[in-house]
Amino acid sequence: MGVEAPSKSPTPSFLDRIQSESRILPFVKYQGLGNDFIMVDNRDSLEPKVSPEQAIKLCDRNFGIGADGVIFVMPGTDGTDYTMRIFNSDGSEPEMCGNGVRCFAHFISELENFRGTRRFTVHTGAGLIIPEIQNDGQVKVDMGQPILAPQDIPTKLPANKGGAVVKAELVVDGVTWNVTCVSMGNPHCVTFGMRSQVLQVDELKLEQIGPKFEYHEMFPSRTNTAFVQVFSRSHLKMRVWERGAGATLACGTGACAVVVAAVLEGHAERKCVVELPGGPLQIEWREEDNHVYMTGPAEAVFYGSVPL
Ligand SMILES: N[C@H](CCC[C@H](N)C(=O)O)C(=O)O
Repeated sequence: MGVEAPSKSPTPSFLDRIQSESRILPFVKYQGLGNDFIMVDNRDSLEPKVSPEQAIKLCDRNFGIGADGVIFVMPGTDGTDYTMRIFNSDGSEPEMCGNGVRCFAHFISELENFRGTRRFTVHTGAGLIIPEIQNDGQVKVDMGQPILAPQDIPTKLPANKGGAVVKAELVVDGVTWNVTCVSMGNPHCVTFGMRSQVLQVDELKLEQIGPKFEYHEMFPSRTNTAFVQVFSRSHLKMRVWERGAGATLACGTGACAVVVAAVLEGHAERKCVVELPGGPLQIEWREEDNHVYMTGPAEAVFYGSVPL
């Protein structure tokens, strides 16, 4: 005797109920050297599908998905292929994200089923950014020109070398640091140490010192801060305390700012490997066009959907 088929249709599962009763946001989690992002397909609108308040919850590593930020792939602006917007894990919106734009390039290729090398024009808060997927899957990004005028960083520190802030003194919690300020569309304070002391970056207590730089009165829009050790004229090691995200494993715009600062302070050549806790980035501040180029990886980690 066969097993009786169920007499009534199965009751809707909890998943069916979630899908029908609330908005479900599909996402892909990506990371670039451990700097990780929730990637959202927002190609149908220039209005982010997630609010800054929702981004804070989604980025929480215990109560949410967990990430350093949320990145939106949006329709192009002024003739670009796409627009990128990003919310930091504290809900603030920065102008640009270097590791994020590498993830952005791979995410687009997935969405559009592109294969092989591919170059995109992306409108961002830092202007036109051009990521290109290489044959080996690494992404090379034209990050544009560094911005050095104090008022454009922005910083209240006065220019002291060729219209830039180079190896200037900044007192943080009673300690005098030497800093160089560079914007890659977003503000960066770069330090190689204090007046007399060379930095051992692995010994820094970032959680203590990072916020004191981030919220320093000399940075009206707050700042990202890079702490750098020079191994050679083409090999730098850095740790970073990011504006709006805290200590991260890597910062792409920060690595670009570090090479610019290292050249301005005379520590390095224009082409360097920048070693971050999450891995290395190849950075070049090209003399011919004054653009900074960054090359590094980006990988999908997992796929999911979340009720909003
Ligand atoms: N926290 C940064 C944005 C992300 C930058 C970083 N993750 C990168 O890879 O460039 C800011 O508020 O300027």
